[in-house]
Amino acid sequence: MTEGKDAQLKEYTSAEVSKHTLEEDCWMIIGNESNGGSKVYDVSKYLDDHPGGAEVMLDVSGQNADEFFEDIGHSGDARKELKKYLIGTYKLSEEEIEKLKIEAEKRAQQGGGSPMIIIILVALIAIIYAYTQGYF
Ligand code: HEM
Repeated sequence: MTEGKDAQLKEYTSAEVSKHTLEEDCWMIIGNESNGGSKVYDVSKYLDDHPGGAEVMLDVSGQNADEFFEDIGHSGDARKELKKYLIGTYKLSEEEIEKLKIEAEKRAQQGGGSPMIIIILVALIAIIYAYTQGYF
């Protein structure tokens, strides 16, 4: 039962994950909504075995590496291997949640404004067209 297993996993914030950036102590965040959420992995023991090399892994150590991991198009075998290094789930801090909320609100406000501008522009063009065609 994955639910039970996840419930026992420790939760880490990005502040904690970012402390582990060494060859002998290398953590990263991988995962997203489509595959069960962001998880934390201690990949220190895998660096030398990684077919893509240790360097690329170290470059993203202590960070969220999900985009990089997905961009490569890692195989099912790679995903199976990944599971061996799972140490916890990733938890957004209060500040990060607040920041995301503010960004989402900003986007919503901007999104609400732009269609109005388009409507005004279309109306203006229609009036000018009507005028040049002698409707007024
Ligand atoms: C624990 C995490 C990871 C595991 C278990 C893993 C595993 C693998 C495996 C098994 C391959 C061989 C190809 C395949 O089967 O897909 C591979 C290739 C590769 N991986 Fe990873 N990988 C991990 C993380 C990463 C990250 C975070 C990056 C980039 C920042 C990365 C970059 C690459 C690259 C560039 C290749 C070489 C692709 C090629 O030459 O065709 N990997 N990885």
